[in-house]
Amino acid sequence: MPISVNNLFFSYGDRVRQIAQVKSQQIPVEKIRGDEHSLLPPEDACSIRGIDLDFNEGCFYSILGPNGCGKTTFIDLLIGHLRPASGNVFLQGKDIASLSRLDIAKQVALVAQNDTVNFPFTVQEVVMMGRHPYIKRFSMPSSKDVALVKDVMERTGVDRFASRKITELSGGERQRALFARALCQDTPFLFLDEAFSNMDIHHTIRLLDIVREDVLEKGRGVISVFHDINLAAIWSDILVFMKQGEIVSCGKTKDIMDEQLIEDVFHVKPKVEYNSYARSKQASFRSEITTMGKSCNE
Ligand SMILES: Nc1ncnc2c1ncn2[C@@H]1O[C@H](COP(=O)(O)OP(=O)(O)OP(=O)(O)O)[C@@H](O)[C@H]1O
Repeated sequence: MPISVNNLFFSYGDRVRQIAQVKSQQIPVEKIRGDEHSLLPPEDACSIRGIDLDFNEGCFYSILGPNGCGKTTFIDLLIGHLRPASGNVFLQGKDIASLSRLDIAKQVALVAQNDTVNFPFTVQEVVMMGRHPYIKRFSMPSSKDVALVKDVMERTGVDRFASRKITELSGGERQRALFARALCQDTPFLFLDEAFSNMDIHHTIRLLDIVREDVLEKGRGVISVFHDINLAAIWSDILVFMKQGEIVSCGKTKDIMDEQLIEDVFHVKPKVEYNSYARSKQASFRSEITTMGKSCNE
């Protein structure tokens, strides 16, 4: 069953306005906004505007778009962290607003960009937390939980630092441990919000391949926010381009990725070509800063 999004609207302006009005006993918004230290985002701050989309299991979706266009907000709405102003998100046929956090945790796992664990748990303990939705209170993990954690730690390579404290790892190592925790949740859908931002290219490719394998073998649906268009093009089935809170294009890389679209969305001038090594279309960029018409590499 897909995640279905119907006519979704959300605005941080509305959200903060509601809170501010309650706190300040209905003081008109204009007065609140008049203060230069206002809590309100500017009038043109991005909102999610009328998104309709289905995310299916067994498919890898990449969400691309400029800073502040609403990618993380969209993900937060999809996983129930934020409530839409109007419209609905249906998770496996049920309105996400009607589901408990535990129900949602059995359906979706998230690796977020700046996730942290502040308590000095060991990496193994953190990865085991992925099994919490399935372990009854005051019970021990089952042999299935232990086997799954072991398997995921080996696949992701975090078994090498299983007994180290999460607070003492580098940014990339910590991100890999949190990735392993999300995989252990073993959910039909996995959300990645710039989950590779701290990782070197070796570990990025290794984890993308693991995710891709799970899409093909377990039928998992993956929805990933990327800034790297080329990585997204190689590993995803469907690219979703966003701009100012709206979806401007959605489809297979080979069908939709072209120079005009990237220029419209990001205001850069790429060259887009099929790359036989990458087995995908890829975008190349260049610096316009030259000396006597030559770049620093010529
Ligand atoms: N907690 C918040 N309160 C008020 N406004 C917010 C909040 N979080 C985000 N925004 C605003 O909402 C808009 C969308 O933010 P969001 O984080 O969804 O963008 P994004 O596309 O994920 O950006 P990036 O690529 O920079 O991570 C931005 O204008 C941002 O300033």
